[in-house]
Amino acid sequence: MIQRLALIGLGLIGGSLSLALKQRGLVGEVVGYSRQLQTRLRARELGIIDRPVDSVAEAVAGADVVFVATPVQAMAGVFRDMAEALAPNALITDGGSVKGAVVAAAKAALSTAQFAQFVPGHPIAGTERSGPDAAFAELFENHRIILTPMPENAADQVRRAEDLWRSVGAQVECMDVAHHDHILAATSHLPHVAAFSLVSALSRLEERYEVFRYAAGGFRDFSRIASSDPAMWRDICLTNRDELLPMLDHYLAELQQMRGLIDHRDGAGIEQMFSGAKAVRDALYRPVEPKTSAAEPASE
Ligand SMILES: NC(=O)C1=CN([C@@H]2O[C@H](COP(=O)(O)OP(=O)(O)OC[C@H]3O[C@@H](n4cnc5c(N)ncnc54)[C@H](O)[C@@H]3O)[C@@H](O)[C@H]2O)C=CC1
Ligand SMILES: O=C(O)C(=O)Cc1ccc(O)cc1
Repeated sequence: MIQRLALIGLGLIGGSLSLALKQRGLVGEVVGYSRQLQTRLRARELGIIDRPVDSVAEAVAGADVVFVATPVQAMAGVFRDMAEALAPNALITDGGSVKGAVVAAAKAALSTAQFAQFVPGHPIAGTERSGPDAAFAELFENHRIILTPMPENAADQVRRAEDLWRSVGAQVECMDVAHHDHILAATSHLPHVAAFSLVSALSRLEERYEVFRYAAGGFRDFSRIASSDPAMWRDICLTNRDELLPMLDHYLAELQQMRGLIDHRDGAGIEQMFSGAKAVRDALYRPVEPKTSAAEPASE
């Protein structure tokens, strides 16, 4: 049971964690700070926080758990602002999509003892929506949450962070910080860059109105994440630049190869590349088989 949760950043991720804890009766009071007063008031209206406050320091004072859920580049300032007011045994954790930059920011801003209280985390759950109105209590259920514990962390702080996420239905996995940023560059950051770039490219075509008018479900599926928050994704691209650039080059090489196959009318080559990708995609997301009883074999 958390006595007082300090929530810094009251959008989709922070708001959803608070709603999930509240729904289960696992938190006493939620004190919230977000940059804009309007967001703080809206978060209270939605039941995400009990008490809006005017600063990070006010929010963390007396809190036993501090959760930072701002865009990644805002976190350095948040850590600096909390340093004076943190309780000595508070668990500090975050939900940032990039971990190396966040760990470096925490190390620079916090004392050695405070840095040991910080267990970095990243929920692999989200949507393209943002702000407090996008938050919902079920967001983390049956989703992975990656923790990237550091050698400085005491085992019981890591256990508290694991328990926090398990208590809202998430599956916790631990990973090294650098490995996290490498893998997430591929599975999350590159696809978002690809989606934003595709929509941007099409929007520059002279015939864009017709192009979007006749877009089918495939375009809708592929482009959904281009509705994500631009500032959040700017921060992710800049803070994970070193991992993202090689992934982007790898993808560009694949696109170039595909361009060459089409240019050379290499049907076999095109089909081979598509078949390989289809096999991987099918294996990853197997459709659910319809249930049939032994007495009633499925009709052909
Ligand atoms: N959106 C998603 O699907 C996911 C996002 N994340 C990460 O979680 C974090 C939060 O993302 P969302 O909740 O989606 O964003 P959001 O835009 O919904 O919420 C962010 C909140 O932070 C506030 N904020 C911005 N700068 C601030 C500052 N300097 N001080 C205090 N508050 C500030 C904003 O006003 C807003 O209330 C980000 O680091 C993001 O990378 C992680 C997993 C999924
Ligand atoms: O909307 C989607 O499908 C996402 O991929 C959400 C998301 C965004 C950022 C993350 O760090 C993790 C998950």
